[in-house]
Amino acid sequence: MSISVQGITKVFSNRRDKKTMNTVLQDISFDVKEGEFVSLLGPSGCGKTTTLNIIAGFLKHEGGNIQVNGKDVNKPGPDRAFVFQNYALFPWQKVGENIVYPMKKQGIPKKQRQEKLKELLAMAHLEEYENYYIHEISGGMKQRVALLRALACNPQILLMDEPLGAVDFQMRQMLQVQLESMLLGSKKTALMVTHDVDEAIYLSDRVIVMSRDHGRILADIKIELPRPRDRKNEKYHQYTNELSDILRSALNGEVKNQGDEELLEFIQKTEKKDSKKTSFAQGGAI
Ligand SMILES: Nc1ncnc2c1ncn2[C@@H]1O[C@H](COP(=O)(O)OP(=O)(O)OP(=O)(O)O)[C@@H](O)[C@H]1O
Repeated sequence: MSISVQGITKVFSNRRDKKTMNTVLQDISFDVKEGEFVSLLGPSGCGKTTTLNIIAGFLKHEGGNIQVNGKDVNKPGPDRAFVFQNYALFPWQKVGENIVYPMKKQGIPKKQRQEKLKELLAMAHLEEYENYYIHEISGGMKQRVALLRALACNPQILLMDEPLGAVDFQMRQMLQVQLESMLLGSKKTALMVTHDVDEAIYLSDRVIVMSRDHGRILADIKIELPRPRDRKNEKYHQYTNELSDILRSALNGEVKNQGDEELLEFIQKTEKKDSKKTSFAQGGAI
């Protein structure tokens, strides 16, 4: 299923002063083709989550249109599943119960639910944890359970808001590999918000960079690298530099929160790597 975002505008009343209106998104358009994996990147407050929430149907927008497979959508539907950053799992339920919950709500018969559950647990290597409570499993496992729950009803579209944001670096890279194989194997259409530039390059077919100027799209970059991706590939490095440059200008020295700090850290690391390369090429010491 494809997603088409056509000229959407979103105005919020200011959280402190309700009479002041903020136009967060103005006339934003982009498409995600069927089976494509697209990431939304950009500085804090540029409207990434708002865009995702509008596509999910959680938020109403003022102008423009959202279409899924050519049909207007303006409310949540089983075609679009959402993965929240903080997992949004039920702590009073076990892993298996969390995963089957949306299937139960859709009235899928028990036998079918159990079959699907087994299949999903196997896919994420979580078979042994079916009867564990959420507080008994690690952050990386919670993240996988949240993803499995989103996949349980076989949605055609997966909307993910920093799905790997709460896990450490090593676990994150492992989950990126799993996420890639889970999604690409099933040919789902995916749209993900992230602050992790490397994650965006690693997972995406396209990376869209938004700006603080009413969400204006600064860049829409096609990542043309074979899968699974090799971080040592010279072209991978070129995408890293390209995105680093775009994000530096998008941030424009304004670091507002943790997400911006992540972007800044990435930009600085990229700059350091490049200066090492240059000094090496010039015969300088590293
Ligand atoms: N319900 C709301 N009411 C008022 N303002 C809101 C609301 N939701 C979001 N905003 C404002 O809209 C702007 C965009 O928020 P959004 O969360 O979409 O940004 P973001 O790019 O996802 O940021 P971050 O990277 O920090 O998560 C921000 O200025 C935010 O304060």
